[in-house]
Amino acid sequence: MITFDNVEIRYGDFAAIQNLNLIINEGEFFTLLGPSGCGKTTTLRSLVGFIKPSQGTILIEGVRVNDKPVEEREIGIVFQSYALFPTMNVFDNIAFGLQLQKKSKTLIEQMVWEIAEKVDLNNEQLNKRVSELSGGQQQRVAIARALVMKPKILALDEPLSNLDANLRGQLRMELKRLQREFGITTIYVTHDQEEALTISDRIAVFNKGYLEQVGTPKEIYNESKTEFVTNFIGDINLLPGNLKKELEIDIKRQAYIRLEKIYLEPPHPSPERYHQLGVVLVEKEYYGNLSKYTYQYQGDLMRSYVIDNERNDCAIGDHVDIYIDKNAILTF
Ligand SMILES: Nc1ncnc2c1ncn2[C@@H]1O[C@H](COP(=O)(O)OP(=O)(O)OP(=O)(O)O)[C@@H](O)[C@H]1O
Repeated sequence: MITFDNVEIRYGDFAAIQNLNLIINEGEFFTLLGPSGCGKTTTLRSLVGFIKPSQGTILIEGVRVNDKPVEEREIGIVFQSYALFPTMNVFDNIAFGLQLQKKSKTLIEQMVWEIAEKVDLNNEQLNKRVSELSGGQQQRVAIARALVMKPKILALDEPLSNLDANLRGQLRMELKRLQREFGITTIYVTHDQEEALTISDRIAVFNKGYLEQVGTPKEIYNESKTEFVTNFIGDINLLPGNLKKELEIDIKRQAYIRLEKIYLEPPHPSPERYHQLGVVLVEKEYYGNLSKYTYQYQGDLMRSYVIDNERNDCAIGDHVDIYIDKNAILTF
């Protein structure tokens, strides 16, 4: 278990993290998420030992680590800044830490081969220089180099951000599989909300140095606790004033609804749950499997996702009825 107890982290006068209270459980895939500059890297760096908190305590398995050097924390690190050695071959990169520990040659070979197989690096790739590998393969090497040391914790800072979308999707599933197989507590930093939602057991959303919400991906998405989280995760409609009046929502409050909670046909036969609204379709964006429709309602715009099938195929300018799931409205 990792505990941040009332942690503050400063760069000179600037407090990059304030008042952080957070518990990460054994074996969890835990993601630190938030926009650029919110303090997620700072939090991870303090756990790893690159920066010391100016206040508060960081505990790993109940032991205070504020003053413990990086190499004694038993954390596997996969950071952009923690680069591989480009001119060394892949085997030597993965073996580097084991060689420092003066393990025997036979044991090192056995451990490197074992981990290489787990991250899908073959013998031929083990003999190549790192600079001869693709971006995705290099990330596999970085992950293998961390895991081979059998760390208690794996810390990853945007490890997939330089890769193209397809490879990123594939590698994050591999990473999740590895994490499950090893059962290793993993702390993962990303600004990509889709990545966070697909890969994590739990997510901590940060904003301007403060923790906004901690929860499972479903809790973060469907039960956002703050207006910031609501807007940061996924695409969302802000309900226009006239609609708030129709729905008897306090006009002074902000009310939101997710795009997939507005339907062209009510999905359940329970009419009282859905608010029917006459609108005009003004824009369609085609995404293949679905489209994003924009409707005009008394001068305001609202958007929804529409599954692409013949029944839903409306034309721009059509007057249609949409159905708003009243249970899914979030108010602040
Ligand atoms: N070495 C430093 N000296 C001074 N300020 C810093 C330093 N490193 C980070 N900061 C500041 O601390 C804040 C948090 O930075 P941090 O790198 O933790 O953000 P982040 O959420 O990881 O953002 P990004 O996704 O852009 O990396 C930012 O305002 C940043 O400018």
